[in-house]
Amino acid sequence: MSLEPRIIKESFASIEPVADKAVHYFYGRLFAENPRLRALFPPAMDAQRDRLLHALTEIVWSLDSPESLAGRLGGLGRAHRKYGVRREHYPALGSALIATLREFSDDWNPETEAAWTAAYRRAADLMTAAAERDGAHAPPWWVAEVAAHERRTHDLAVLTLRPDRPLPFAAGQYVTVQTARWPRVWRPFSAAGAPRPDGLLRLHVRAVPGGWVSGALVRHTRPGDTVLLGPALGAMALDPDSDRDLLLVAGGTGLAPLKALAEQAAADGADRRVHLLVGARTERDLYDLPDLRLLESARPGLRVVPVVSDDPDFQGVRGAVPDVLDRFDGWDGHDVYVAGPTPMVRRTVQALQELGTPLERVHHDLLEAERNGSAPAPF
Ligand SMILES: NC(=O)C1=CN([C@@H]2O[C@H](COP(=O)(O)OP(=O)(O)OC[C@H]3O[C@@H](n4cnc5c(N)ncnc54)[C@H](O)[C@@H]3O)[C@@H](O)[C@H]2O)C=CC1
Repeated sequence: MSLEPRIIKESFASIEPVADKAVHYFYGRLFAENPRLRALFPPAMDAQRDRLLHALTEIVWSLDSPESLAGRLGGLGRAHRKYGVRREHYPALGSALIATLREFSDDWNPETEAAWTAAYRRAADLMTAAAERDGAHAPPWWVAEVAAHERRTHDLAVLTLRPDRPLPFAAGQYVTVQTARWPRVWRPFSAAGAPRPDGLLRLHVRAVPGGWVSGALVRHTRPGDTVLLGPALGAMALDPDSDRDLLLVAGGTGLAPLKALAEQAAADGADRRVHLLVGARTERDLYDLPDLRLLESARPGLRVVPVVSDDPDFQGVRGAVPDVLDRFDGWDGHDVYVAGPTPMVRRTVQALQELGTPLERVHHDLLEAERNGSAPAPF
């Protein structure tokens, strides 16, 4: 049966106003009918519910573009290996999903049910196929030893991790992390550097208020501890066909993937000029500046520009990053990458558009980051 994006989108839209209730119902039903599946999920389900909704929304809205849908579902399938999700779990998830939609959607009828059943089957097939392909050459997760733990500010640490076997990734991608303190809770962190011959991986972690994993990583982790890492995900990589100059715009720990891209551009050896704007609230929040200055001195094409928003005494560029972009020569000939807090990314993209940068040259992870709060999670 062919997919029916219109029917699916209409019925999904009718659920949006009661989405919270629907997601509670879904998990209630799933666990009542399949108590053993509860063990795959974290003890507290709040973040999980949001992620299910984001994932479903994203899938439904990309039904018209089969290629990006297949890529997204393939990524989700791979990411679900670390939760212990297997092919035989999918029918139970599908039946709870259809029952939920039947319960909450307006005008549910046999045609709607058939459209959703076909779409779910297709999605499950794509996810399991990707997971099984991945299983032929990669583990579901990696054990990594904390090789170094540097507290850079009161709430921020840079962790250096040594995976037990090579963990392939591209500069700009993120991995998910689980700590011993919070079993089955995974959170995403971008690799803060290009891949290295020694296989070490760096993460920039800010302990966000109420953040279980980030708090554990910043405050309760020491060298010698181990964490689990999921496979690398994300599509914010350098365009292999471009040799345009680069503008990298970072806010806070959004610096991590952009530092990776700056290193990658240098390693690629192309003669590209790279501007890295490093947004922070205060001078003290420029937590990686010494490392960035070292990188800058080793790479003649790289210029690092700190931009501080909340400190009137700062001696360099002052302001919110999106507001200072017009103080430089034009960016229209550049490939642009942006990472940081969601409002900062949105405003930066808008400011660049107003300055004439074509949108297709502006890359960011916003949808992915919002879905994940972030990592892909079991349904
Ligand atoms: N791949 C990615 O896209 C990554 C994204 N992140 C995200 O980056 C964020 C970093 O957070 P923090 O380090 O706490 O950043 P922060 O709150 O310290 O802010 C950093 C910078 O963003 C600017 N900013 C904040 N809100 C703004 C707004 N509404 N408009 C314009 N500029 C604004 C600040 O002025 C400052 O320059 C997190 O939300 C994290 O999830 C982190 C790593 C990777």
